[in-house]
Amino acid sequence: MSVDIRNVSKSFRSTLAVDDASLALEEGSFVSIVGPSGCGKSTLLRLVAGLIRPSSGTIDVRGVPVKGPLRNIGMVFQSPVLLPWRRTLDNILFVAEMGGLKTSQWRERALELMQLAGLGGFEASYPHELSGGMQQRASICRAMLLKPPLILMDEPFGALDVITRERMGYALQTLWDESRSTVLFVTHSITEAVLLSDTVVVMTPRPGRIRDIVPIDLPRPRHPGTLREPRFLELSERVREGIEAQWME
Ligand SMILES: Nc1ncnc2c1ncn2[C@@H]1O[C@H](COP(=O)(O)OP(=O)(O)OP(=O)(O)O)[C@@H](O)[C@H]1O
Repeated sequence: MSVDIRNVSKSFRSTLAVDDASLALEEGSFVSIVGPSGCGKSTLLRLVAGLIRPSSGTIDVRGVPVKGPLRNIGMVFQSPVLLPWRRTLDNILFVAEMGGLKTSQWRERALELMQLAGLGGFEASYPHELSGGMQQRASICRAMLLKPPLILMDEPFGALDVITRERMGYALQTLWDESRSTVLFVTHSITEAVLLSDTVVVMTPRPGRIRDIVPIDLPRPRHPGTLREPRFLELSERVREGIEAQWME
């Protein structure tokens, strides 16, 4: 789903959270937003989801202005928010149930996604029997189950350790490759952003402005060796420069 953010600002009383942001997401692309805490990343995501309205500017999704909460999108948050009393497979199928769909028709896809996410064999486990990383993979499977054309992810790996995070990145890449949904992904990690994305957007601290938009031309699929490629290091450096330049202003 293409997304077109044009001159969007958002104020909360006296706080200007997002200032004149413009950004276009091509259909099927993976776009990350990086920036310091409080720079308005989550606000931008909520604006795109239609959960809040911009103070000025416009957001179009597939050419249609966003006027209220978008249906048919996937969302993944920092904590997995799984229902503790439901088994993992049933947690993933929950979105089909909520959408009034027959879960039996989505079961095979749910099992396939679990397999791709490395969760094969855990279909009948309850969330508390899974590690944090596994729970988050389950919540990503849930967000992808109905093949939503747009998925918004707000620091989905923020609560995980660095090693698990990196592995999660590859799992996400595999899942995304299967669905090719448009993804808007918020992260604090430059490495994660460059590794996963087609485009990295660098935001400034409050008021949140878009400082740099960096196209990532690394071949896919990306793998652990990608992190050692000179081009990866060059691109990470460019993103880092965008962030560090703000400290000197
Ligand atoms: N509902 C709200 N009411 C008032 N102020 C808000 C509200 N939501 C966000 N803000 C303010 O807007 C600014 C941006 O917040 P936002 O959560 O978008 O930042 P962020 O970049 O996602 O931060 P973090 O990385 O810490 O999650 C902050 O100063 C925050 O206090």
